Amino acid sequence: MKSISVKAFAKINVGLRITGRRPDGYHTLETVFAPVDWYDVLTFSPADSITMSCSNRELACDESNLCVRAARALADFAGLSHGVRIELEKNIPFGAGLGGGSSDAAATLAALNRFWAVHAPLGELHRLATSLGADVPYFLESKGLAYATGIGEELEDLNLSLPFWVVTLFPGEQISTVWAYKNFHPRFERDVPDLRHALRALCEQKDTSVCSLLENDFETAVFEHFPAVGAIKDELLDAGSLYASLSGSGSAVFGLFHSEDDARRAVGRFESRCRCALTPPSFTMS
Ligand SMILES: C[C@@](CO)(OP(=O)(O)O)[C@H](O)COP(=O)(O)OP(=O)(O)OC[C@H]1O[C@@H](n2ccc(N)nc2=O)[C@H](O)[C@@H]1O
Ligand SMILES: Nc1ncnc2c1ncn2[C@@H]1O[C@H](COP(=O)(O)OP(=O)(O)O)[C@@H](O)[C@H]1O
Repeated sequence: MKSISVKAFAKINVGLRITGRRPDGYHTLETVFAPVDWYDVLTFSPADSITMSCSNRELACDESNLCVRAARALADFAGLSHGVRIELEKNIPFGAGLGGGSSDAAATLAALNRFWAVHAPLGELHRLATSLGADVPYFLESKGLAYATGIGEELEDLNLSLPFWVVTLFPGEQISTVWAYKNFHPRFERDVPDLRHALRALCEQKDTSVCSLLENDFETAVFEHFPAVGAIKDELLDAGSLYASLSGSGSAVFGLFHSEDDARRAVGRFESRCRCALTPPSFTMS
C-alpha cells in the first residue's frame, strides 16, 4: 500500500463563552470555530506497528501524542492489530489555542479509517474523536465556520465564511488548556443573543457593530497572567484590525482586517517577533 499525506489545519475561536461546568469537571461553552491557513502535514505509511516521528523535537512522539492515541483508539475500536508509520511535519504552534493537536488527531482518525479500510460509521468516529479531545470532532466534521455547544463537540455548520483577512499571531507563550479552564473568571449567567446571530450579521452584512458580542471568556485571566499576550492584541487593534481576540485558551491572538494591504502590513510589523499566518477571506479547509 502506498503512503498518504494529508493537511491538518488550525482553528481560531470567533467568540467563546463558557456557559457552565458539568459534574465531570468539563465546561459547557458556546463558540464559533473558524479554520485558518496554518497547517501540519501528516504522512501515513505501511508498518508492522504504530510508530511516529515529528519534525519538532519538543513534541513527544510516544503514546501521549494525539496522533498515536488516535491511531490506537481506531485500532482498538476495529479490533485490528495493524501498524502504521506516522510522520508529522509540525508547523502549528502548540499550547496556542489553535487546536493543532486536536486537528492532528482528527486527521489521523480520518486517514486511518481509509488506510486500514475500517470504514467506521460517522457516529462511531464522532465518539472516538470526542474521547480524544473536545475540539477533535470539529476538525473531523467541518471545513468552515461551525457553531459549537456542549463541551465543543455539538456542532452546527453555519454555511458562512469570514469575509475578512485574518492575521494569526503566536506570541510564544505556551498556555495549558487545563490551566485556562482552572483560572478563567466565570460569567455563566448572561442574557445575550447567541453567537450565530452575531456571525450571520458579521459575515453576511459585514456589520462590525456585533463584534462587541464576540468576547472570549479566557482573555481576562490570560492577559492578567501573560500581559505580553494582551499587549499583542492591543497592537493588532492599533495596526487597523476591525476586531482582535485571543483564540481559545491562547496564547495565539488573531485580528480581522478589511484590506489585504493592512493585513500584510500587520504581518510585516509582527513577523520578526511572532510566528504569523495570513488567511484570505472565505477560507475553508481543503
Ligand atoms: C479551549 C478550547 C476552545 O476551543 O480550545 P484550545 O484553546 O485548547 O485550543 C477547547 O475547549 C479545548 O478543547 P481540547 O483542547 O480538545 O480539550 P480536551 O483535550 O478535551 O481537554 C483538556 C482539559 O481542558 C478542560 N476542558 C476542555 C474542554 C471543555 N469544554 N471543558 C474543559 O473543562 C478539561 O480540564 C480537560 O481535561
Ligand atoms: N500532535 C500533537 N500536536 C500538538 N500537541 C500535542 C500533540 N499530541 C499531544 N500534544 C500535547 O497537547 C498539548 C496541546 O496542544 P495543542 O492542541 O496544539 O494546543 P491547544 O490545546 O492550545 O490548541 C501540547 O502542549 C502537547 O503536550
